[in-house]
Amino acid sequence: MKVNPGGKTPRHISAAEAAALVKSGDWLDYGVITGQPDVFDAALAARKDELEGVKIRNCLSLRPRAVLEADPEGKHFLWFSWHFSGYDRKKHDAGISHYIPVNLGEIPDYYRRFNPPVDVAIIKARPMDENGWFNFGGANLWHRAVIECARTVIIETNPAIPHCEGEMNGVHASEVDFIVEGDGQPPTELPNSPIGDVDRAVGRLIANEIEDGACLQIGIGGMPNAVCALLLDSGVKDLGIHTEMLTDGIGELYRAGRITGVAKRLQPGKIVYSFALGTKELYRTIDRNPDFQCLAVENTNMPHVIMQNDKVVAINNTTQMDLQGQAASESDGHRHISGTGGQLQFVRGAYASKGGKSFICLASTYERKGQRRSRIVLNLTPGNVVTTPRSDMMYVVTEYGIANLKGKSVADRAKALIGLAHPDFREDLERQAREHGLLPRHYY
Ligand SMILES: CC(=O)SCCNC(=O)CCNC(=O)[C@H](O)C(C)(C)COP(=O)(O)OP(=O)(O)OC[C@H]1O[C@@H](n2cnc3c(N)ncnc32)[C@H](O)[C@@H]1OP(=O)(O)O
Ligand SMILES: CCCC(=O)O
Repeated sequence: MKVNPGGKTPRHISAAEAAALVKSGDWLDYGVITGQPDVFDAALAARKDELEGVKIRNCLSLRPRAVLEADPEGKHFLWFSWHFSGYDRKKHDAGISHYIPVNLGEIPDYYRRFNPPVDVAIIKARPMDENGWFNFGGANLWHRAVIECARTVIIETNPAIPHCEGEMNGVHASEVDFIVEGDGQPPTELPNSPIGDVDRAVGRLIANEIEDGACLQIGIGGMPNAVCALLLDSGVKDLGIHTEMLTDGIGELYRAGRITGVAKRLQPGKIVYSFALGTKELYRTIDRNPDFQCLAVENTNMPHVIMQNDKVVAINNTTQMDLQGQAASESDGHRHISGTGGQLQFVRGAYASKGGKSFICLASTYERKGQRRSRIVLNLTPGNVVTTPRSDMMYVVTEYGIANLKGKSVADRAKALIGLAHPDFREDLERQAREHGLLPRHYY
């Protein structure tokens, strides 16, 4: 790593002293995902009655956040998130968490280009090493860009997070103002939901499309991760990984020897990711393992970077798709669910890669109030946000099949998507498509 001297000499302070640096109206950036501070968060929550209008940027809360629990009406703290977890979603339902729409890979540029106020950045990292570096563990993301903008930088140390290799995956002491000792809790684990029949059917269809030497991106959610399990059963080999999120499924493929990265043009032989989120098995696998490179998110998610590998395969999940092929992956009407994340950037990067493919997968139905509904619909739920537009859509996969929408007319798309819907809904969808002129009277 290059040292970027900031001329600072960090001082050890208590969490209460760190929280006392915050003033009403300040903008704070919390470290994100496994970089989220805990003892600082608790100390700041304890000061709530002295503070007003403290704005905190965060992403994918993995544990309850003390500032939100202490302030259920949002009178003291405003919470802004780049991507919602289930916890953030509940706080949004309660009116105290706000989503910032973004393509995740653009976040470092956002800080560097617009230089937003960052009064205090507080990031969890490993204790300082003998060369003065605090390693970010498995969460590089946009931490360095935040530090470049921050007036005050605080590191909350935690020796329990894995030491992860990767260019600039850390901060040097000369850039840090204060060090707070953390609570030593192990990084939060994300349990894997059991793989159901629908996941298996979708996974099998996608796995059939993956050739030896393909370079994979696995998106967030149960279904993309299930594809890894199916790949374990297939004979595919010499896979490469260039992804945003490192999942347990990728860890298993690595341990089974299916990933060699020999065909990659960018960082051949290396598994490239921006954050790791899974079980302790995954955290053990990446700890001090040079095969894994944790990079800033612009180096994983920007389409012009993604396309530099050949045969990129991007696998992402959606919640609803209309008959034009627009995917709404992040909301349920006006209710925000998750975020754009890296979905659109990986769809575009994969298409631009030589021999690349993108897959948007979905179960054909879901349950709501005891009723089974189709995820493939004539019109998106009013208020629903389009994550991947129809012009970008390539392969769509449900448990009923797979269709490549590239080059297809509106009528051909509608026809193909009706074929991927659950049989119980196909007749109705076809009637609606005809009524609204998506399917013409002749030829179809
Ligand atoms: C990480 C990378 O490498 S970058 C690219 C990946 N990122 C993306 O694709 C971003 C968009 N995608 C996503 O956020 C996720 O894949 C999702 C939300 C589509 C699926 O994630 P999962 O964790 O498998 O979703 P899950 O089934 O738990 O549902 C999440 C929520 O959405 C709701 N939901 C799911 N499907 C629907 C639907 N069709 N209609 C309405 N709500 C729905 C669920 O009820 C749940 O909300 P709740 O917790 O309040 O009950
Ligand atoms: C934290 C972001 C996950 C995603 O890209 O969807």
